[in-house]
Amino acid sequence: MSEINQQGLPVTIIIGFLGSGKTTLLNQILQNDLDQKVAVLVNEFGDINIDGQLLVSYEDDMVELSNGCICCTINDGLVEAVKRILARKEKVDRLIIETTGVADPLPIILTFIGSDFRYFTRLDAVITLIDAETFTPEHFDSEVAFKQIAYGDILLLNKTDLANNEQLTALESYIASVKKNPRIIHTQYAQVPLPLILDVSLTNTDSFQEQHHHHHSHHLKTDGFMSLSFQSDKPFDVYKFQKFLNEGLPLEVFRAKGIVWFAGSQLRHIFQLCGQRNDIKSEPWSNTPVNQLVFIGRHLDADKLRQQLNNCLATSVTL
Ligand SMILES: Nc1nc2c(ncn2[C@@H]2O[C@H](COP(=O)(O)OP(=O)(O)OP(=O)(O)O)[C@@H](O)[C@H]2O)c(=O)[nH]1
Repeated sequence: MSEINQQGLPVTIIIGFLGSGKTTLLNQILQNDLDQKVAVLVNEFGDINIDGQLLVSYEDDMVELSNGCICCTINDGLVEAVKRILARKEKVDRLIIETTGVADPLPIILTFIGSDFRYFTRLDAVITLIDAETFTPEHFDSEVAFKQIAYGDILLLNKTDLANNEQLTALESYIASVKKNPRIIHTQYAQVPLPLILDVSLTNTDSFQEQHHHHHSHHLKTDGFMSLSFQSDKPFDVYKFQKFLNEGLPLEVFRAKGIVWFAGSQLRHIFQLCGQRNDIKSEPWSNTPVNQLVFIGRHLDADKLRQQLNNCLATSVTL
């Protein structure tokens, strides 16, 4: 084992509800932490890895991807991925895990504390992202959203540009009712000085020892989240897609993201939707154009949504 493994590879877990800014934070870290070799583990709820494609990639960094929800269905996948990272010959300075927006943090934390990983890794901190504009406990009505606050060692109250002072104050009081002495940092686009969140040794591992391995999460069933992935090698008609967003998108969709290809456009469009807000950024394609979208929400009518998306595809007339 390398020197770093004997000391314990520092692990940072990034959690937070759908669309709160986890990938944005990960990109901030990858862009700024240039002297270090960072292993990144991204777990997505949908079948297509969108986040992996949106990460700034550095040749030196290692990105492992997995689908499903690490906290319940593929914990073995998480264990295997961590083992692969620990077994690598090259020096790794830290491991950062980005979980899905619907992940229960506890099983992930226990994976590091309650297994042999505790001899080779050191859980440094659990960072929770909170969307200051849309987060209300009632709105999400989600056990997971509550746990994400409760288990966060550092809470980044993100998107403060979209929230007013009353919202921020109300949110802080709610957080204080869930968690004693919370460590809250206000952020925009998850910009935070890295010394405030990395190598901070904030996770109190002793407090988790009793909960050990027998914890089993039913959160997906409880919370009723589901995802729908859509992929097509035909482009969308931009007007049809816009109409779908304005008039056809079911309210049950909380979050959508993806790579979008519009007929007549030479650009790759990055589509992001959080609650009622959506935006599309454009950049050149680096691979063959394709449409890849993931929709996450509650009680979605998958067949209907898929049909709506198929209806947005450009026909030979509009191509
Ligand atoms: N206005 C505003 N937008 C933000 C901020 N932080 C992130 N965003 C945007 O919010 C959207 C979602 O951000 P992500 O970082 O992808 O969120 P996430 O938590 O990784 O999302 P999931 O993995 O789907 O749960 C993107 O369009 C971001 O650009 C912020 O502080 N202000």
